[in-house]
Amino acid sequence: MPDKCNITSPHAESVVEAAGLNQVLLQLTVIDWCNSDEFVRFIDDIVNTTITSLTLKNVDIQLFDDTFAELSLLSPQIITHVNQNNSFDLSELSQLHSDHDVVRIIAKDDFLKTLNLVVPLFNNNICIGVMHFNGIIESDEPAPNTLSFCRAIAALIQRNFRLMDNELRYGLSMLSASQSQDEFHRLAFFDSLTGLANRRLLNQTIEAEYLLAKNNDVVGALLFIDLDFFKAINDSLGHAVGDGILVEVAERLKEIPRAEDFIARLGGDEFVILLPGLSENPMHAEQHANLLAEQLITRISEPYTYKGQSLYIGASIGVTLFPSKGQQADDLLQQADTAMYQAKSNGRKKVSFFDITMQRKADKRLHIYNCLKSAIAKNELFLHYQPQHMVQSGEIIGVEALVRWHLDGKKLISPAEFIPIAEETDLIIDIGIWVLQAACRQFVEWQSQGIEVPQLSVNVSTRQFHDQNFVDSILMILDETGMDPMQLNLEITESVVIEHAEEAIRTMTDLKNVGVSFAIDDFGAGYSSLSYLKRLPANELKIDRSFIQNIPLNVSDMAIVEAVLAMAKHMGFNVTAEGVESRQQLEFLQRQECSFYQGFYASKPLSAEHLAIYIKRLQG
Ligand SMILES: Nc1nc2c(ncn2[C@@H]2O[C@@H]3COP(=O)(O)O[C@H]4[C@@H](O)[C@H](n5cnc6c(=O)[nH]c(N)nc65)O[C@@H]4COP(=O)(O)O[C@H]3[C@H]2O)c(=O)[nH]1
Repeated sequence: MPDKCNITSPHAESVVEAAGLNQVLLQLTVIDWCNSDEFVRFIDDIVNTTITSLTLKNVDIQLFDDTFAELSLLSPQIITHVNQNNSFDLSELSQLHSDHDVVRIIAKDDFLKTLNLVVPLFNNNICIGVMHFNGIIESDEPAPNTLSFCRAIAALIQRNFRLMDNELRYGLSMLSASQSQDEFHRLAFFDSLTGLANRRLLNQTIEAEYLLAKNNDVVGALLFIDLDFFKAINDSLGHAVGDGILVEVAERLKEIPRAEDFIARLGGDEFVILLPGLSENPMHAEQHANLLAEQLITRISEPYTYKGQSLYIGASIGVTLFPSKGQQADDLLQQADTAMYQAKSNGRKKVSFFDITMQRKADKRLHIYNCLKSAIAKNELFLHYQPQHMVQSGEIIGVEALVRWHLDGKKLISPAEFIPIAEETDLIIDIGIWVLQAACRQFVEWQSQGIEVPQLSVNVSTRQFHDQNFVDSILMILDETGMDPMQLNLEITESVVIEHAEEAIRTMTDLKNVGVSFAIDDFGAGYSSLSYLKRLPANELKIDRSFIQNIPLNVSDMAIVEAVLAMAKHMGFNVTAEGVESRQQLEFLQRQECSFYQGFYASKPLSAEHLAIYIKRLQG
């Protein structure tokens, strides 16, 4: 990948001037014109930001369809957007919604020299289009700064669209039209990192193979492979190491299947293998696919060497067989993905075959997701609060806010079920903000009623924590509600830190500086990396309920709790034991000098009104 230059907009302008450019033809070649509002907005953003960033005198645009074929005639709808000077009002781009809208607006002047910068555009690691910058160079000689100009544009796009390093790759070329087509073909059908087929080519292949399998009465399989623990390596050791591992995984995948099997990378750490014509007998086909999947997991799990150090990842594989009743070719990826999700929930490094119960679960998840989306809009979520106490004295030290929701207006559904669904999308950010606002407002309201609650704890999900507006949104909520930051405690899980350690520490420090404190939730249930732990600006560990619930029957759980308490004491953390349900459990914690506890033994989570009564009763 070429060097990246970190330049600012004014610098970009001077580079543009120095390159002797005053006119730029911007060509967008769209591979998957998804016809969605989101996609149109994405393109719109690119165009508008490019224009404002570069302050060019003249910008024209060409929008191609995905074949580079003969450009079709302008549709009347488009022509109305072209003014007399043959230039195109880019703000009108958002008007183009149709699959086959192909726009070609030709600048009036003949070009003397054209500088062609090809910028493939990646969104979530999927190449969704190619952007060409054609700078028209008016002098005879291309200016020496043209290279800087191209890099400046690439850097601008990268920065302005907040693409991750590995999501934007750019090439610089003075390509002839035919070379451009080759380049385009490569970008359109193959993954630029691993050289494997991309999603587009995979979709075409699935369709063809599905038809063949149906016509010839043979059974094939589609394997959806998702790497385990890849993200942690990518984030901690950097994208270059991550990319190296992906290339190596691609090589290992190539070793195993038969010549006729088809391997693709979907983007990120997701790969697919299509195994056509395994057998006429579905059971044999299933056995074969299972064997191959197991072999793949073993091979992928072998160590990767980086600077003399061994790195380990794994893989979870979901499989679907085809053809089957009621199935269409374009169901395959979704089915195998659903099965992969199941394999992950079964504990990683597992193979799982798609079946109809899985489909039902997936449908239920989708139903929950859709209902949840409208529940937020309709303000149907509400909060309960669970008291937290000192282990020794029983004094109240705070409350934990826990979100509640009645699915379909009836059944109360556990946040343990709907929060993970919300976490898969940005929905969790809306929920998180709502919870924080509502909880802080309630806390201040209690104070105004003379109900003294020392501290408010609020759960923050991983995705919410890593949202770029997270710190600002907390500060805004504190300001808006009048909540004292010293009384706000945010509960995060270890995965927040493991996946993006440096960034997480920075975010926590920013908030700690204004008085907000942190607790590490579900401690012991995840990775429990002590090296991260000692660097965290957190005050408290919460021992996961699973270690408390079997006390005093389970001796090893008791030993774990003792060890965590000893370690926490040594490292200066307070400890809250979660899920205390019995007197014996509380007495054990008293003997072990645990600081705080919460659980049904003291109280279940309560509505705001009941919590007020609970506290009044305690305070006599
Ligand atoms: N069996 C038993 N359970 C006990 C006992 N004491 C407390 N619990 C339950 O344990 C969970 C404690 O919350 P958590 O570990 O943060 O675990 C929470 C948290 O991870 C998540 N969650 C809840 N509310 C929110 C929220 O507002 N935002 C986010 N991001 N996550 C939330 O959902 C999880 C489950 O929440 P809940 O269903 O409310 O379940 C709560 C609580 O009702 C006990 O003695 N016995």
